[in-house]
Amino acid sequence: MSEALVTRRAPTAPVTASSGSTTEEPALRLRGLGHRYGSKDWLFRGVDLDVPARGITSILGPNGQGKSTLLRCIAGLQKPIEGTVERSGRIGYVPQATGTGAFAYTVFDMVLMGRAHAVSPFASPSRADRGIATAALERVGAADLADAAFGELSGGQRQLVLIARALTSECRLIILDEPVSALDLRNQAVVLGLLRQLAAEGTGVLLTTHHPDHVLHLGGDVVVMQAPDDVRHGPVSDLVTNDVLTALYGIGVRSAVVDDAGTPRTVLFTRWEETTA
Ligand SMILES: Nc1ncnc2c1ncn2[C@@H]1O[C@H](COP(=O)(O)OP(=O)(O)OP(=O)(O)O)[C@@H](O)[C@H]1O
Repeated sequence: MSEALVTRRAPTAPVTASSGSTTEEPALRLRGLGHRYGSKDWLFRGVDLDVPARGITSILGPNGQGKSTLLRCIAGLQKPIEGTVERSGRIGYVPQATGTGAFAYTVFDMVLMGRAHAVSPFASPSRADRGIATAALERVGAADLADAAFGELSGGQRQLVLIARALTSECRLIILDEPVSALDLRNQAVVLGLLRQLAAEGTGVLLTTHHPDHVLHLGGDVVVMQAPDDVRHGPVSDLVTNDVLTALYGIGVRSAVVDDAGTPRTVLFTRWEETTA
């Protein structure tokens, strides 16, 4: 196995994702990125990271480690205290579906907002814009919700609609904050399948998750946020290991290979009794 790459202020060349093309300009270039809220401790510091415009990059880290903050800095919604974020191409941001925003819209109108970049001020969305929005809703399996009030949806339904809105923007990189956290098992599979499909079609995917098994399934690269000055980046096969996960979450994590109808499949399980400080 190759050595995992470290994103901390690379002394020489910046880290480039291993699974993406190294010649194509990255969709995101973070340099020396650091953030803390007020006088609280740093959440992360000195992060150098290139995210490719193709492939999947997942971010793992315990609760409160700063994953959402990092995504908000990347999306331009939070100004970092230190460092820079260079974006190349449009970014679609899918927040966690837990907030209470301006929910007086229908689902279709929410999704249509993803076309804002393509619609001139004071103009109405075109028939083509509406078609793109309809296709995005169909793609996430939520076409039947088009006329519903967004504010009356369940958390999982909102999550699907917010993903459809990002797809409607036809972004180069889609960034998702815990995209399956409110979804049932089937819809988790729908969204994970969609993310793999998007990556295969050439859209970059960057997401946070609390599911290392999903990261194994998605493949590509992973960013492991262990500590403010220990943010590692490398191939999933190098970093999603029993030892790394056990240290990351402070609980024993083991893997086993099972026979899944003739295909070997690695499954992770937690040793509930094995917690560490
Ligand atoms: N606007 C804010 N002002 C002050 N502190 C904040 C703000 N937003 C987040 N924090 C704090 O920053 C820390 C990191 O939060 P963040 O949501 O980025 O972590 P996370 O890794 O995404 O957590 P989780 O996995 O629980 O969603 C937390 O302690 C949180 O309370």
